[in-house]
Amino acid sequence: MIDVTNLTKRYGDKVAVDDLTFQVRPGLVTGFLGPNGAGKSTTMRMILGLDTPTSGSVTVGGHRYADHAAPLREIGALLEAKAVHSGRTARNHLLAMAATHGIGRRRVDEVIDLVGLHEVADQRAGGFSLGMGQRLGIAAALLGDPKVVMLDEPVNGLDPDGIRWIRDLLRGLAAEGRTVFVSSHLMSEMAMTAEHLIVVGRGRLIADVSVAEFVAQAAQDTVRVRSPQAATLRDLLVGPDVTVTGGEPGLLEVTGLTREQIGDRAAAAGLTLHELSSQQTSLEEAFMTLTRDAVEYAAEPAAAGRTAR
Ligand SMILES: Nc1ncnc2c1ncn2[C@@H]1O[C@H](COP(=O)(O)OP(=O)(O)OP(=O)(O)O)[C@@H](O)[C@H]1O
Repeated sequence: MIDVTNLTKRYGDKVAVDDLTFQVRPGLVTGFLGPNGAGKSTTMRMILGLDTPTSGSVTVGGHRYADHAAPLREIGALLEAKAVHSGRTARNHLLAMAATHGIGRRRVDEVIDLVGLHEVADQRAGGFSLGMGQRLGIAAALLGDPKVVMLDEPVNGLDPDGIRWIRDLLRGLAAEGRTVFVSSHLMSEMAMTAEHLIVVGRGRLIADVSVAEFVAQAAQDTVRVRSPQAATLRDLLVGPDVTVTGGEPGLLEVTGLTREQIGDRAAAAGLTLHELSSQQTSLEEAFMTLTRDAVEYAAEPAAAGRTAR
């Protein structure tokens, strides 16, 4: 269990993490989602005690990271794919880590098998591909057989096989009853891996929601309606469970009513329709809508002749 309470981190004037409160529970994969610069890495560093909160607190298994007698057994983390000492073999890298933390050789062999590195374990880690380096980082995170596993953007730069492998591994770790917390800026990836989501934007909590709930909301069909009498039609359609938005003149986006219901109401009122079509919102679109106001460097409109970043 990870407990984050009113966590805030400021760097000078910049508020990287803004009064965050959430829990990460054992037995499931929790995705930590947010656009670039949302504060995910900063939060993860504070969970590991690598950064000091400006205010608020965070505990892992009920204690601050620094207060654990054997922190590697409590939480294993991979914060960023960083180069391993290039002269060492993967096995020697893990053996050195294990020795520092009083972990036996057998566990080193176990984690090498677990991450599928047995064939290359005696090769220099400096020559590893991104995917192999990622596996080695995960092996190191799992060395202490930790109750909590935390990975920052583990699938970045991996091929589809590597992504599937990480997804299966994370699910397996959660099924063993561990707490699994994994960050990403890709909603579609998290929807396939996680069961719960913590969504942040500009350092603030935007949503603490199950993936099933998020997907159900996103799957709500929108009906696109074009009419020369859009304003009259809008008044006719709006109601307690119906939302009507309009992006451009003559266009309405309606949720909460079916195409048939809209067509029937328009016909009964003698209103002309030029389009009546169902639009399926993708998960990525739903995520972007949710975080739109929180994107740090939103794209300028194309007309202004600028592109995002
Ligand atoms: N050491 C630092 N000094 C100053 N500002 C920082 C520092 N670390 C992070 N920030 C700022 O805090 C904000 C949050 O950064 P953070 O890296 O935590 O976001 P993130 O969600 O992990 O984004 P990304 O996916 O791009 O890594 C950003 O605006 C970043 O520029």
